Amino acid sequence: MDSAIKTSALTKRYGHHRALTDVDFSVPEGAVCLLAGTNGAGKTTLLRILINLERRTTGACEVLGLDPACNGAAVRAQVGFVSETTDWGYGWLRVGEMLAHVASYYPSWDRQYALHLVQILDVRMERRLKALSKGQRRCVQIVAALAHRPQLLLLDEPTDGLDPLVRDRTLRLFTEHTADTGCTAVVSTHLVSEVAQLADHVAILRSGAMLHQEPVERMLGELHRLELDAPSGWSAPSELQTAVLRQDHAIGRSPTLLVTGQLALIQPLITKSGATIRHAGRLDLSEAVVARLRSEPKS
Ligand SMILES: Nc1ncnc2c1ncn2[C@@H]1O[C@H](COP(=O)(O)OP(=O)(O)OP(=O)(O)O)[C@@H](O)[C@H]1O
Repeated sequence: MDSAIKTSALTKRYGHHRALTDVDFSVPEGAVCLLAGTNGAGKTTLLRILINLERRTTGACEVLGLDPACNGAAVRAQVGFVSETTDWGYGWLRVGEMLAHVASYYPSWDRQYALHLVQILDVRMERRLKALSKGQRRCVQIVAALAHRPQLLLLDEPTDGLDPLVRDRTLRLFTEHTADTGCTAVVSTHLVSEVAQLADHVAILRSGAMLHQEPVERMLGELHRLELDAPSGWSAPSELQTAVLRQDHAIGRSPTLLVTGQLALIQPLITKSGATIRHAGRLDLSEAVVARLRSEPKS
């Protein structure tokens, strides 16, 4: 098995509304995949289908070699899940009682590691769940997701609600955890820059469709920001239209192009059009995700 997650033609309909349409999503074992996309793109729905908290309408799905629709409990036993919402119910329980309850489901629960996480995230075991703030509840969720050292982590907006200090600690925890355990992880977030150091794969959803999925290095290697020296009135030649994702040409300033493809092929076309490349730079992960989201027509 070389994919920890594999879906094909996965579709989810809520009544007449399609939340996911023919999604082929694949995450190699041991990869950390950023799941990015527009609001309402279907990220939460996809993660919930992977652990059978939602039923797919059609299509196929395999998680750690199992179909979650038939083996929901067996899949969830091997998955650490941080859900977007932090309300678990059971508000009357104390945090320590809740974690003991969660631990009882996982033979692999590592008490020492759980205590370490509790300390790092400053979780107060004696407090009742209903008395916790959103960020404090998020910290309890993170302890519950990591402490059984799952093979797969599914993290849905895992830093939402966390203060800057705890956010920093949490991101370091995720980095250490994935490096130490070699587990596979999918992190859905709008805060792309936060996971830039962590993610080695990226998948981008929009309007329920998978736009792109590829290793981060490949995506960043294909996108370039070009600052040009060009005669006034210059615009990108027609041969370049498919490569140009964006052209900025403020009055009095030289044009800047955002292009996708091999620079060795793009450069001669720019030279032929009468411009020269003054500087070629790479995009960071957030810029690259935005460029990809802008590059395709909306379905
Ligand atoms: N229980 C439901 N009933 C009806 N429609 C739903 C339900 N859950 C989700 N949807 C719809 O499915 C689509 C995908 O929602 P989802 O929460 O998966 O998106 P998302 O990518 O996680 O969004 P965001 O980034 O805004 O959190 C949205 O249009 C949403 O309104």
